[in-house]
Amino acid sequence: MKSALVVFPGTNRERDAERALTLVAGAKVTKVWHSETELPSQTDLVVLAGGFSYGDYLRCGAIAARANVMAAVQAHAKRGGLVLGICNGFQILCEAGMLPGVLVRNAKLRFVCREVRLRVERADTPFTRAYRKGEVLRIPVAHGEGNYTADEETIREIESEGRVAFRYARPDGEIDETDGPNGAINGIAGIYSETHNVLGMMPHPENYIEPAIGPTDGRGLFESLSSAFKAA
Ligand SMILES: NC(=O)CC[C@H](N)C(=O)O
Repeated sequence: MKSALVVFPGTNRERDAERALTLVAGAKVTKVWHSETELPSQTDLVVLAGGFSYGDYLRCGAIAARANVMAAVQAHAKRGGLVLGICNGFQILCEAGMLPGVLVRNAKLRFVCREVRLRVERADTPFTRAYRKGEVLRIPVAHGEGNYTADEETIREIESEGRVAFRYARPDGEIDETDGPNGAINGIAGIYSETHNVLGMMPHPENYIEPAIGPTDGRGLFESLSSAFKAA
């Protein structure tokens, strides 16, 4: 699997993403600077890593969404190519209009850096096939603007189309809307595009992949990508 890892000024999780992609998914990773207008040929997966692109000015991801490289990322997604946006990457995908809705400031107006529980809403996508539906994962978050919201009709649409990827949950799997890290509507932690080839999520699966460091619940996402790619 060939993966393009897009880097903007202020991205800071690209090494973590690269490590997970190579170590767990066995991907060949090429870093792509934001000013590029093309992706490396035969890119299978585009990853937008976490961080503070353009210092989070205006709104997280708003400036990065207008970078040169984003036209190529959009074209890749339109062709059915896989795109994964983690944290700031999710914010960029929303700001670019590739995913609906927006990430606004955390309800308690504080940066939250801690482990959360995530419920896997479906296990039949290229990003989640190594998990079980309803499985509860331990994954860390680190963000100030992770409060997912959208107008009522959009929320109805993404809910009825099965486009919620993960929700903040309690250990027993109950949705954690009030005690969640950021106040996201319906506990939404990640969503898919209409055709499920684009995933944006606030938590960082790339940071929970190595037993020497801690929990490894993030591995499933990278294992899923590698197995989906082999099957294709
Ligand atoms: N870890 C990250 O990607 C940070 C995301 C974003 N800059 C925020 O604080 O909301």
